[in-house]
Amino acid sequence: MENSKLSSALFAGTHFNRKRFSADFARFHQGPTPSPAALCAPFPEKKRKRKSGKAKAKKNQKKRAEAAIASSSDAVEGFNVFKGLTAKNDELRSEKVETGKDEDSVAVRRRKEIEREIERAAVLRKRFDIHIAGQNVPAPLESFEELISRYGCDSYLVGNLSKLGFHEPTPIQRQAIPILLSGRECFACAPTGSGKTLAFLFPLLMKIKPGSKGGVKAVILCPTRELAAQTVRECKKLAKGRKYYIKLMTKDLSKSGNFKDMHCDILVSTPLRLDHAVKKRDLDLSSVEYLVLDESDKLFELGFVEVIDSVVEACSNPSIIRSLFSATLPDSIEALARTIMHDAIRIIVGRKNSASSLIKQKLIFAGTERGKLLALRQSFQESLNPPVLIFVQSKERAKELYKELAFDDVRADVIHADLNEQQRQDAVDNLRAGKTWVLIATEVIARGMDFKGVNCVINYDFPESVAAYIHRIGRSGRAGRSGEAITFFTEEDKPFLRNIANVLVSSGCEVPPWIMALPKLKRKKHRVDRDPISTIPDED
Ligand SMILES: Nc1ncnc2c1ncn2[C@@H]1O[C@H](COP(=O)(O)OP(=O)(O)OP(=O)(O)O)[C@@H](O)[C@H]1O
Repeated sequence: MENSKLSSALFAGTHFNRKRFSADFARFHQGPTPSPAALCAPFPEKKRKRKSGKAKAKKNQKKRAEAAIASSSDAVEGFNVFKGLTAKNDELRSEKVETGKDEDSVAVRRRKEIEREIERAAVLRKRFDIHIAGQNVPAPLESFEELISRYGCDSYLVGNLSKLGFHEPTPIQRQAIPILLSGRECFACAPTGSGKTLAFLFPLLMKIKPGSKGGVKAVILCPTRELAAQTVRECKKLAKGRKYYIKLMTKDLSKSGNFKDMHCDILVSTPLRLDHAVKKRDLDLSSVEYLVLDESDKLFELGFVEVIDSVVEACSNPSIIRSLFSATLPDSIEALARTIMHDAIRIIVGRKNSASSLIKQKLIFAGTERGKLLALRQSFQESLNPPVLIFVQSKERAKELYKELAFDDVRADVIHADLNEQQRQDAVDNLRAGKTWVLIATEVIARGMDFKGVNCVINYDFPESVAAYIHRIGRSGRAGRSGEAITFFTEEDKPFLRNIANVLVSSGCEVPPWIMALPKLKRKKHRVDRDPISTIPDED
């Protein structure tokens, strides 16, 4: 997909190029027509006047104060890609235009207050390892209660948070919630299991009036059905006590829904189902005010981009607020997002594209395919600490491994794309309920699925990318709990080993020096044709 097509759709109605359309602008503009240069300048040019010596000294003093404020905000933000002045500083500048004594003292007091606010925000960001890029970024939340005092949130919503046991916002929630509440677009990257779902759901619930009239108000796109279903469940929990219409786009709804009469405040869907409903069932998305792309890098992957583009185009409300969330934000997606979103703020919690620091990661050399099966059995004999998730690279291999483990004394189940929706949901529910100890899975549940208690993730087959690795192992070590991740590798996986090893090192896990001496593979994907999983010896 061309960037231009996507960007044209995302840009629609949000940006007015004053330079290019200066003639049209002039037609609607009262008073003298400004020059194109002036139209593009961040601030209008001020008329210069001759100043007396006293006035000059006063001006210099003000200039020094302004410089001090500007440099202090730049220094504390640290990660400032878009150099610019904060809204607070803009406010200060306009106040400085005042001249009278009283106004001066009011301006000084206000300036001090603003300086304190800037400093407080910077201290909070530093404490929670929040890095932002963008202009006029709202301060992070100190607590959930601030949602009531600062944003007038209904206390029942905050009450729901404490009922769910959420007493403190996580770092991504501290920063993303005020950004979305301020009507700003954002793209956010925060570790797996760090509460991104609540970070985008809560502002929607605060902003949207329950009991929809006039069409769908928010759309959340997820890459898999399981994740979409989970997001609906989370949303309903947060909204308990108010009559929001929160809908999951099921297969039936997508194929035969009567969308004209449908009440829906928040609609959660996979891209294909939503696109189908828009094109074949005339689902109207023109009233959508919020569009969230969860696991955004996955959504932008080849195969999905065209569909995303079409959905984005259908959400034609010019004042729509879009946001992108993921635990991995590759440079290419970030660059694309930066060109297509309007005045968006970037939020990174911790280090970009890194694994959760709560997970103890290990790499194990298993030599061959048969070696992997032996290593798995041995590790189960030594210690099996359920629930355990085992990832393999294809549904065929998932079935093969399931057959092998069926002979062992392990309560195992399997989930892959060949199962129907109910079977997939049952597999997930059984693991959650402790009925199964080990769930063998493909990439289907690698992203976003929240299994709070997963103690260990085993990458039976080496992951095909760094992002896949981060998301797979991120099924453990969630919501502040610790977890373990074991990754088997064979001779065939060695060329890609160093890429994964870097993730271990950056989260403080040990890696043998010989692995770190391997060359880094430039290629982003690694997929190996593997021998079938079987204990029956080959004929040769
Ligand atoms: N403020 C909070 N305090 C305690 N627990 C929380 C808080 N916010 C969310 N959680 C819990 O943390 C867990 C992980 O949250 P969530 O699924 O949103 O993570 P995520 O960042 O989206 O992860 P992933 O990148 O894997 O999708 C959930 O069980 C959720 O209920």
